[in-house]
Amino acid sequence: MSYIALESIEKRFGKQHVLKNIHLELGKGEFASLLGPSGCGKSTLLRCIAGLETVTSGSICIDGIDVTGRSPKERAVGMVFQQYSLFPNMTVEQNIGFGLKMMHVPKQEIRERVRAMLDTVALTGSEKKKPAQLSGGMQQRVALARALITRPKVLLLDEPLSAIDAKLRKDLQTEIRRIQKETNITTVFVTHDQSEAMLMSDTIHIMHEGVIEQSGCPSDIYVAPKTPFAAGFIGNYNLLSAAAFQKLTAAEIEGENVAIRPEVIGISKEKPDCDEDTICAQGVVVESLLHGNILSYQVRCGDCILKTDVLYRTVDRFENNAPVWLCFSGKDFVAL
Ligand SMILES: Nc1ncnc2c1ncn2[C@@H]1O[C@H](COP(=O)(O)OP(=O)(O)OP(=O)(O)O)[C@@H](O)[C@H]1O
Repeated sequence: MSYIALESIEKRFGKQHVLKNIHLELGKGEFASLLGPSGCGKSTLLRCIAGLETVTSGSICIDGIDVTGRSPKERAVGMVFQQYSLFPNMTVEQNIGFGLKMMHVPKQEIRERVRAMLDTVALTGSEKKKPAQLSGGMQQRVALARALITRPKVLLLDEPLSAIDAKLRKDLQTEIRRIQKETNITTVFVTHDQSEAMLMSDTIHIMHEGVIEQSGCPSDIYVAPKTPFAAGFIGNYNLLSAAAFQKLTAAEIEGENVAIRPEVIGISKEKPDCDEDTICAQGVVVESLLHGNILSYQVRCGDCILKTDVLYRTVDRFENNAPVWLCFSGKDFVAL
C-alpha cells in the first residue's frame, strides 16, 4: 500500500487552474522529486500535501489516513523551505529543540534527541552558535534537523538548496540523501534543477502547467522521455519534427517528433565508416561551447540545428563554419 496517496487533486486560485487531476503515490521511505519550471505548480502541490493550502477537490492520504481536511499539525509533516527561516536569537540547539519544547517533551529527552540529531546532520560542536555565525549550508542543515526532530511521517522540501552556492550545493545534495536514507523518511522534494532531481531521487515526477507529464525512476525518464516537454526538460534533448528528421536522415519513424540526446551524436571531419544501422548527416558548425570537460557543438544540418556533446580530451576542436559529419545509432533516438 502507498504511504502517501494523492487522488485527483485539483487546485484553483480564483480563475487560475494551478493543479489539474494530480495522482501521486509514494512508498514508505521513498524520495520523490517534483521537477518542473517556475510556475508549473510544484510548490502549490507540496503546500497542499503539507495542509498549508486547501485542495479544491481530490483527496490526500498519509499512512492510510485521509488527511484532506486536516490542519498541518495533524498531518505530522516536517518542512524545509528555500529561506532558512531559523530563529535568529536562538542557538543551534535551541532552534533544533524548539518543536519538542512546544510539544512539552521533558527537558532531558529534548537534550538527548537534540544531541543525536546534531550528530545525524553533522553539526556536533556548533550547538551553541547562533544562525548568523553559520554558513548557508550549515543553516539549512539546522533547518533539516529542526524538521526531522519531531519524527514527522513525511518530509517536504521546497527548493531547500536554491540559495546555496554551486560547490556546497553538490555536497548538501549528497548529505540530504544520506540523512533521508538513514532516517528512512518518506520525502517529497521540489526542484527545478534536473541534475539535482536525477542525483537525489528514487522517483521523479515531471510537472508542466499543473499536470504531471511523466513519472519514473531517473534513468528511465532520462533514456525514455514520453513527451517533447519531458525530453526538453530532462536530457537537453534535440527535438525535431518527424518531417525534418526524415528529410535529414531518410529514416522510417512513428510519431510526430523525434528526440535525440546530444551525447549520442558523434562528430567527425570525414564521413565515418558506418553500418546500415548508423545514421549520418553532413553539416556545418555554428557554435561551440566548453562546459568543463564537455564540448558542446551546435551544427546546422539542412534546416535543423543539432546539439552534440563530446568529452573534451583532445586538442581537436572544430572551428565555426567547419564542415563536419554527425552520426548516431538508429537505436538512439526516441519517437514521441
Ligand atoms: N496563494 C496564491 N494565490 C494566487 N495564486 C497563487 C498562489 N500561490 C501560487 N499561485 C500561482 O500558482 C501558480 C503556480 O505557483 P507555484 O508556486 O506552485 O509554482 P512553482 O512551480 O512552485 O514555481 P516556483 O518554482 O517559481 O515557485 C503560479 O502562477 C502562481 O502565481
